[in-house]
Amino acid sequence: MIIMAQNIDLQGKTNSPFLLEMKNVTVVKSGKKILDSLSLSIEQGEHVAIIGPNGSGKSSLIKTFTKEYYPLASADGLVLNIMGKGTWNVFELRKLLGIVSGDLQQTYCREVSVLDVVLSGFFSSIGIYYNHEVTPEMKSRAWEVLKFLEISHLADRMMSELSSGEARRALIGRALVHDPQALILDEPANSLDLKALHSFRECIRKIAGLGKSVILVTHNLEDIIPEINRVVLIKDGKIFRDGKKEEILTDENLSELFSLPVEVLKINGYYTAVV
Ligand SMILES: Nc1ncnc2c1ncn2[C@@H]1O[C@H](COP(=O)(O)OP(=O)(O)OP(=O)(O)O)[C@@H](O)[C@H]1O
Repeated sequence: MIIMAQNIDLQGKTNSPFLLEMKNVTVVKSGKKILDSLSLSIEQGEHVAIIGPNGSGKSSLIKTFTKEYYPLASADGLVLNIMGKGTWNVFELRKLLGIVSGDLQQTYCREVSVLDVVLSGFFSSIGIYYNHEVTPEMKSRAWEVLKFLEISHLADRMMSELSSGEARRALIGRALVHDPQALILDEPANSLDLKALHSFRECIRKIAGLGKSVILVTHNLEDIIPEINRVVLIKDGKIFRDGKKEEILTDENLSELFSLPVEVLKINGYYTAVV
């Protein structure tokens, strides 16, 4: 089944071959450089894993991408283009970038039905309110997404009652409902048990097969689905390594990244790190 947005205006879509172009991006918070002259380009449709230890700057990189954090001007020439454009209405931008993070899941631990969670993606809101005009096209699209994610049976359930895996899927539905150019997953598999992890990965693989970029931010190699073939390692706010998965995920690189001896194993197309 191919999911397509129905007559929904996606302002600002461009034809740039690049999803993201960053050059000389430095972000300072509380007087500390949390991204340090970082340069990174990601093409439309490319699947990338961004890996780094706690505090290395992964989430800050995503927040800069989604215009939550702003970089400093650079003498070497700052570039921060998203889908070919430097200036964005952040609400439009966030609809084109489907974002699923642990922070978002925290905000949804309350009485909102799964259907409303998915519909709220049209309004970039947390739930549906009286001022939101939900059209029949939006409802039909929301049901299409629920079906695609195999969670139609959860439509009337409250988020507060769901397991972590089910809630994560509902949030993916919220991200997908607007037919985004990319799905950005920040630590998506945290707190999932083995079965939930397996079905979550299968779900992301299905989305990767739709031709949308999947950008996965994690410190767990196990989260890297086989469709991701580029890995970016980030350390101390800088790009430490960037390249083909097989060339980047080595004992040497991972040991240096995490500052301890690490052995990388590959099993059935997935990677794991042993310390
Ligand atoms: N708004 C902020 N104010 C102050 N410091 C910040 C802010 N945002 C991030 N930082 C700091 O920047 C550094 C990088 O944080 P970031 O959340 O990007 O790391 P991360 O790689 O995503 O870590 P984790 O894997 O633990 O989520 C950390 O030292 C963090 O404390």
